[in-house]
Amino acid sequence: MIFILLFITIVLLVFYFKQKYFTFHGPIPGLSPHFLFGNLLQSGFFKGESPPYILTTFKKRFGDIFQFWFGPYRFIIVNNITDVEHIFTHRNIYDQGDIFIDKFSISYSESLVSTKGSKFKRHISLTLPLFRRGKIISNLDLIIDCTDKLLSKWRKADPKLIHIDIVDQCQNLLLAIFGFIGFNYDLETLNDESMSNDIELTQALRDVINSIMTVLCLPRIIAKIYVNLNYRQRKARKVIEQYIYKIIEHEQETNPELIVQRKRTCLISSLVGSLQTNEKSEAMKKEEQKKGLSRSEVVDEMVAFLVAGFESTSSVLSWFIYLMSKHPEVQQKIKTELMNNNSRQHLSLDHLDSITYLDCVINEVLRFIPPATGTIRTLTIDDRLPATNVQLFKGESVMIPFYNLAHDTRYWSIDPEIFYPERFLAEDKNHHLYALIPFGGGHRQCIGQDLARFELKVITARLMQYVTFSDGGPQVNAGGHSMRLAILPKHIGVFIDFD
Ligand code: HEM
Repeated sequence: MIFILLFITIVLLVFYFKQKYFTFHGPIPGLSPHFLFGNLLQSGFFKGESPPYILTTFKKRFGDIFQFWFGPYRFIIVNNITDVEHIFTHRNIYDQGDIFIDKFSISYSESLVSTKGSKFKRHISLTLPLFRRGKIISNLDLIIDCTDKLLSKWRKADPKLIHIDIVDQCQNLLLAIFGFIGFNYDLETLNDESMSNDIELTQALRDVINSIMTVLCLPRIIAKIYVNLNYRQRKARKVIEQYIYKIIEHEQETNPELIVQRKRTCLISSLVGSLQTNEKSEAMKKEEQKKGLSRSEVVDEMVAFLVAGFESTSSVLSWFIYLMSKHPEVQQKIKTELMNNNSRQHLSLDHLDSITYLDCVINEVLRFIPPATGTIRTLTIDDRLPATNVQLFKGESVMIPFYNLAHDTRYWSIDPEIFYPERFLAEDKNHHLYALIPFGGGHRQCIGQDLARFELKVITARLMQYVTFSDGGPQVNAGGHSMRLAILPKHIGVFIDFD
């Protein structure tokens, strides 16, 4: 009897969830979703197709607007640039995607990515001002020193070696830099003189990041069980938190007057300086009246910044190295511009500002393969999109696919499938603002974009002063997409020759 009741309950539940979450309803085109898997099986996601490829294929099939079920989550994918502009410029209608709140809150519920409204304002006011260009350019020498450490490792390696661990090397470099800039702390990810990349913190962060993709595809309850029971995840979180506690301790040992001084220039001073003195009484207040951050908010914010601070930027740097190995003519042009007058001059801010071709190359890398697949906004009220005239409803989520916009022939004069940095000096100089949005748009756009652009320019300029990357052969240097939080080159193998 119990079994029959259980069976009926399960059937009813499946029926209910199928009707509610996995039933196709028009008029927006798309593929009817499978139970639990949505469109992931049909799109080849489980066979390793990358999201940019999948969304391009769907766009070719269904046009400017279509539905896509990312597992149990339904998104309306918006490819028309006028609609995209409308979404990013109407923050009162299109707020942070619910999936970010829902999913990131499983592990790190108190970071700004998973907040909205007044709570978001409280968090962002403590972090955003620290990442404006004016605040970060003082880190020029620090970034050069870290890059020189990597160069010195490469110098010691056998010149005939094909470097197949470029992604790991770039991650260690960007983590070290972010440790100093964001936390005033040496994370020691570059200190190992050997070529080994077996660094505890980098590995733990990779494990956490890998789980984010899994968590995004699973229903919340299953995702929660996965995160809490998975041994590797628990171990990774423990390692990261140990680092975070050491960083906080290190900051608290600093002279309090210095912390006050640095509050307006350094992330860790701003976060630690904002720690609430009486958490219990702050917790009782209404959100609008709260001041500062609780200890768990500071910890979650630090983990989120640690991840955001290295993952995407190191992905762009890896793509840069891969693309340089495939385009020696571009590499030569950067070197010619860089070496004008004096071949090994110290990189100054003025010198960096004067090398504009490198800006075009960085923009082209960001366009050719934007590290993030896209971003998501959830409607707070019903709305109609201006170009496609599609009616959207409160609670629905739209996704803006960065790759599709950056590769849409309607928005680029020179063939967008070609890697061609010169486009930004010629016909595509005045491209539509929303055709190239690797950092997102509107009120939730990336707060680290000035830092990322600055880091990328300094690092690539320094590398180009000393080394040439060349193709390690079709097998090891085959490219392809490896999907984590950012899109990374799957097969990268390059020779590194000192000039
Ligand atoms: C090339 C490097 C980077 C890329 C391509 C990138 C891309 C993005 C994108 C697409 C978003 C979502 C924006 C939106 O929804 O409109 C985002 C958000 C964010 N990024 Fe970055 N990012 C990069 C580097 C960084 C760095 C270095 C930091 C650290 C300071 C950072 C911190 C953040 C934070 C905190 C958010 C969440 C903002 C919010 O929720 O309002 N990012 N990033």
